[in-house]
Amino acid sequence: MIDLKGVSKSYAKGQPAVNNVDLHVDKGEFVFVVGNSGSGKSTLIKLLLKELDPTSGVITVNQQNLNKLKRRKIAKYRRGVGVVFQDFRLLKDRNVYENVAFAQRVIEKPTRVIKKRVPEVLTMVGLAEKYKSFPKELSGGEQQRVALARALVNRPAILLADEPTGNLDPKTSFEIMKLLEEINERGTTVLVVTHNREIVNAMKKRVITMKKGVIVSDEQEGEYHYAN
Ligand SMILES: Nc1ncnc2c1ncn2[C@@H]1O[C@H](COP(=O)(O)OP(=O)(O)OP(=O)(O)O)[C@@H](O)[C@H]1O
Repeated sequence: MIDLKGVSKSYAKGQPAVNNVDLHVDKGEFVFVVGNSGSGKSTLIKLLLKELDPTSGVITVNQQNLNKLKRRKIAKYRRGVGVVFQDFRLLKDRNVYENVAFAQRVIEKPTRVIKKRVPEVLTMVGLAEKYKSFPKELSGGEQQRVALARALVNRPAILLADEPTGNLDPKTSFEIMKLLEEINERGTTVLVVTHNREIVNAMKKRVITMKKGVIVSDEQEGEYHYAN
């Protein structure tokens, strides 16, 4: 599902942000990526979204070698990967329904499909009743649920989450992580970058620890290690 072989990314001279990383994530896995600030986690996510190209190495996602992906196919590729960020990134002038529907409109799904699928996915994230609300009328946790619904509406095989609970209180953070777990149990491969030690230790998932661009540990049912 996700495969990195000898992947490095340097922004400038000096230490690469990602340094000769080998990583394999199977279909259906749930993986946390942890590590100190500056250890290369966001760079890894950007490489997986082909927002950046590696300086060397091969990245394969969904059987596609990203190095070989043609420029005109990049947008289509990204639509097959769900993504959520710390800051939600919702359209402020659109309501919940429209924020989620938008992801289907850009790929020209017929209205009848959108009318069925959007309420379905809003129900999945527990927001069916708030479909008319605007982002500013929602709590942080609710906004992240909308972002998740938008990421999932086109049924991606993979969901990438970069600090999805970074702006949320502990209780809401747990709820969002439980939702990510549910999404994973329905078959989506989930990769979560986080600093949330409590959650990582509670959830007993695979934990990959990065330090200075290198994977320093990779454990099933792992814990949050401080890799100083
Ligand atoms: N656009 C850029 N130009 C130059 N250097 C960059 C750029 N983006 C990141 N870096 C550097 O690459 C390294 C890894 O950064 P990255 O953002 O991937 O770390 P991170 O683990 O996601 O950190 P955080 O937990 O703070 O988000 C850091 O040394 C950072 O300064």
